Amino acid sequence: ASLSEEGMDVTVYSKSHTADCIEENGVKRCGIFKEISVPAGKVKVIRNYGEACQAYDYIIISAKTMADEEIAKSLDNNRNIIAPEGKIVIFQNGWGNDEVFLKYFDKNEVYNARIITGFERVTPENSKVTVHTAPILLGSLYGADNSCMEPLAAAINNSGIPSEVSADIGKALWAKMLFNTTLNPLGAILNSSYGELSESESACDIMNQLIDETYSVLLAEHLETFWSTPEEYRKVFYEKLVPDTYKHRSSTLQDIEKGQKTEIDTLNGCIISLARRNGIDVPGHRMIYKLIKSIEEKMLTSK
Ligand SMILES: NC(=O)C1=CN([C@@H]2O[C@H](COP(=O)(O)OP(=O)(O)OC[C@H]3O[C@@H](n4cnc5c(N)ncnc54)[C@H](OP(=O)(O)O)[C@@H]3O)[C@@H](O)[C@H]2O)C=CC1
Ligand SMILES: CC(C)(CO)C(=O)C(=O)O
Repeated sequence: ASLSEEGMDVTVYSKSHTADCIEENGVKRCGIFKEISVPAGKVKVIRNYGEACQAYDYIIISAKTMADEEIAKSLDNNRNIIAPEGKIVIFQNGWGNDEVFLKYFDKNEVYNARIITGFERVTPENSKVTVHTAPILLGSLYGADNSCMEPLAAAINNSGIPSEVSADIGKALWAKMLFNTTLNPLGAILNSSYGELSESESACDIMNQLIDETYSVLLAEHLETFWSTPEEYRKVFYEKLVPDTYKHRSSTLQDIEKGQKTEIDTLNGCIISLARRNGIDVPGHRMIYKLIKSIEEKMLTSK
């Protein structure tokens, strides 16, 4: 809705009922920031990649991370839908999502977005913006020219959601990893909003341990975020990030409530893999990961 409102020619790929809803009703954005309603027909819909009759400047990846392998393969098989200078832009939580796309595409073709704005789909074609704490950032993890991201950031920004290009997208993605891996699974396990977690002393002990462990992995991997110590991060976390998103129930909790698999593998699962390859232990992340996996197993076997 945001991009179409700003004059971009937008096509949505969907294999499900979402396609019918968008064709019939157009797309809408409601919630905080301005409300946008794009009439039926303005946003095109395709149900398979072969139906696309143009080449796109941006291919926005906004499915859950579990779909990435299938999407990357399909894009590779349908390269004609990507313009010669076109870019794949990953709008997902997690770290390492680009690796799946880099099996098929060059480093200068794959960009990342960091989003700390919350969206809920009220109906398949209507998204509600629920929380926001920092601009959507766009950039290359590999030092590729970021100027191609300017029109995309400008369109999102002009649609009312702050957005900018960032030369520090790696640091920004790790800031988001710290946020999601600390709050999301614990919120799902305890059925609590971010704010409720911060009010429990015991939950804070667990979150503080997770933050410490993530920092030990960052150090071992020579990766950086915006705060150089766990203490510095905790200050921003408890004083700014959690208050700004106080009532939010994590996407991990929402996935479990919907009876669907979570993105735990590209969140805490990724931290565990990075820790393992550096020979360090992250017992808090391991425990949290296993608890989410147990919940998923129970949920999927009782279906
Ligand atoms: N929601 C949020 O607040 C935020 C989400 N994110 C990240 O954005 C990503 C998407 O999350 P969210 O929008 O909540 O998820 P939703 O489940 O609402 O939407 C995911 C979309 O992916 C589509 N999809 C599923 N499988 C495929 C596939 N194989 N190929 C193409 N499209 C597919 C679905 O299409 P269909 O409708 O046809 O089933 C659906 O529209 C996640 O990585 C999440 O972490 C990041 C920050 C905030
Ligand atoms: C808080 C939010 C919506 C921020 O983007 C998020 O990342 C999540 O729930 O997983």
